[in-house]
Formats: sequence, C-alpha cells, structure tokens
Amino acid sequence: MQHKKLAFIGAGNMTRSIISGLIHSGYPADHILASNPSMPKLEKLEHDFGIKITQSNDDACQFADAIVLAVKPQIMGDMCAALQQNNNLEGKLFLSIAAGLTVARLQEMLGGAHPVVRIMPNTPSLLGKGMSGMFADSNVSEADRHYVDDVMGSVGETIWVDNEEEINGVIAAAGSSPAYFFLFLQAMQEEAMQLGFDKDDARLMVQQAMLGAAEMVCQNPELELSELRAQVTSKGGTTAAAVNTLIDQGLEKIVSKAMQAAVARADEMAKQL
Ligand SMILES: NC(=O)C1=CN([C@@H]2O[C@H](COP(=O)(O)OP(=O)(O)OC[C@H]3O[C@@H](n4cnc5c(N)ncnc54)[C@H](O)[C@@H]3O)[C@@H](O)[C@H]2O)C=CC1
Ligand SMILES: O=C(O)[C@@H]1CCC=N1
Repeated sequence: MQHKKLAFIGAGNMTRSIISGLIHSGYPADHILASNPSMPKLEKLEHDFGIKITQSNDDACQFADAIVLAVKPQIMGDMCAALQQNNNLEGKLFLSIAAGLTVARLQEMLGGAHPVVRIMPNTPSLLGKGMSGMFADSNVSEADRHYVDDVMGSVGETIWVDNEEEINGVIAAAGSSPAYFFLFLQAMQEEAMQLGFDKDDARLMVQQAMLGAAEMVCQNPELELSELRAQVTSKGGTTAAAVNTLIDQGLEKIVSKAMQAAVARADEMAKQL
C-alpha cells in the first residue's frame, strides 16, 4: 500500500476504527495524524496506536497529502470553511465519510474542485469486519482510487459505485444496517428472557446463533440465502412455524420500508446540508 501522509479531522468512532485497521496492516504510525478539538480521544489514539495528534485542523491540513473528513455532517460546513481560509488545499486528496454530503457540496465547502472520494463505512470496521462503499469524483486519479481502496480495505470489504446516488443505497444496506441486526437481536434476547432465560444466557444464545449464521453465509457464497434457510427448516417443524410467522407478519416489507427510509433520510440530508 502507498503510504501518504494521512490526516483525520475528527477523532470519533469511525476515525478510531480506520486508524486501528491501518496500523494493524502496517501503515507507518508517523504518517497518520488525527485532529480533534478536545484531547481525551486524541490521547487514547496516541497511546494505543502511536500516531501523531493535534488540536489544530490547520496543522493537520499542513501535515497531510490526504485528509479524511470525519466530523458529523452538520458541522462539516463550518469546519471546511475554516480549513480553506487558513490553508492551501491544492494537491490534497479528500476522503469524506459523512453521510448525506455530496461531492459537489463538499467541493463547495472546500472552495474548489479538489479530488474527493466519498466513503460510506460502518462500525464493524473497528474489528476489521467493515463494509465500505465508495464513489470517486472524476478528478480522482486511478492511483488515488487504489490508495483509498487500500485504506478502507485495511478495515474490511470494499465496493465502488459509479453513480453517486448509489452511496445512499450503501448507507441503507451497510452503513446503517448493523443497527438493524442489533435491534433484531435485542428483540430476540427479550423474548428469550420471557421464555425464562437470564439476560446473559439469552444474549449468548442469540449472539452465537447470529455469529454462526453469518459465518455460514460468508463461507458458502455459492449457496443462495434462501437455500441456507431451507437447510434449517424441516417441513412442518418449528423453524417453519417461526419463519412463516415472520413472513405473514410482513418482515420483508418492513425491511424494505426501513431501507427506503434510510435512503430518503440521506436524500433529505443532502438537500439540507
Ligand atoms: N457511526 C457510524 O456508524 C458511521 C458514521 N459515519 C459518518 O462518520 C462521521 C463521523 O461519525 P462518528 O465517528 O460516528 O462521530 P463521532 O461523534 O464519534 O466523532 C466526530 C468527532 O469530531 C470531533 N469534532 C467536532 N467538531 C470538530 C471540528 N471542528 N474539527 C475537528 N473535529 C471535530 C468531535 O469532537 C468528535 O470526536 C459522520 O459524518 C458520520 O456521518 C459514516 C458511516 C457510519
Ligand atoms: O446514522 C447515520 O447517519 C450514520 C451514517 C450511517 C451510520 N451512521
């Protein structure tokens, strides 16, 4: 992997996840810098990964060849305005992980047609099990696309989309979706407790079932998901009773509506921000 000087502006959950992956894949710590207004998260990053830290976004900008914009979408405008006012941004590559901010909007915020890659990662990146969907602006070079693919590949799987609107689909399918699974597990844990198990046993059962199911999905790419389901479902048995209830109660429609709501919210954020 190419080792550009890489700065993260905003040292929150996603920044920590990506830095952790980079360090574990051998990216030199002295080529990574994170900036944040307050010190505690920075100090933890410095302690855990040996990276450089600063409370000044301008210092971060001056250090870097590539800059990850990793603040909440709502504060991106003010942050970028200060960045472009105080620094020469020519020649820098920008990576944005903010939901709902288009490349055009980001370039407006940065005050020029700088090369921007939009990335939609997810929190399992923290464990190296992330999923990132990416879109590159037309003025991002092939070498820089490879670089960004390597960066995000250090924390999980990557795909590229050709049309920027598809990033909102990535949000629905991967960025937000860990939360859907957590909700499903939470509902299962609660019902297992109703069935008489204590909280810990209830959690152990549902989490282990999900882990095993996920592994089966990943290790059998040639099998359709419906086939894996069929393998558990004995005719006239207990699984059929449960799965038919989920289908009859409209699970598939609910999932579809939930994902559409995520896309709609991303569209709405793109108009507001
Ligand atoms: N959490 C998630 O599952 C995902 C988050 N994202 C995106 O990642 C971005 C960051 O999200 P998180 O890491 O979850 O948020 P977070 O709240 O954990 O981190 C944001 C950090 O930015 C810092 N910050 C605030 N103002 C700043 C400024 N002016 N300059 C520098 N740093 C500043 C905050 O102190 C905080 O440490 C967001 O834009 C979000 O849309 C994208 C995909 C998944
Ligand atoms: O909820 C959000 O807006 C962000 C983007 C995807 C996951 N978290």
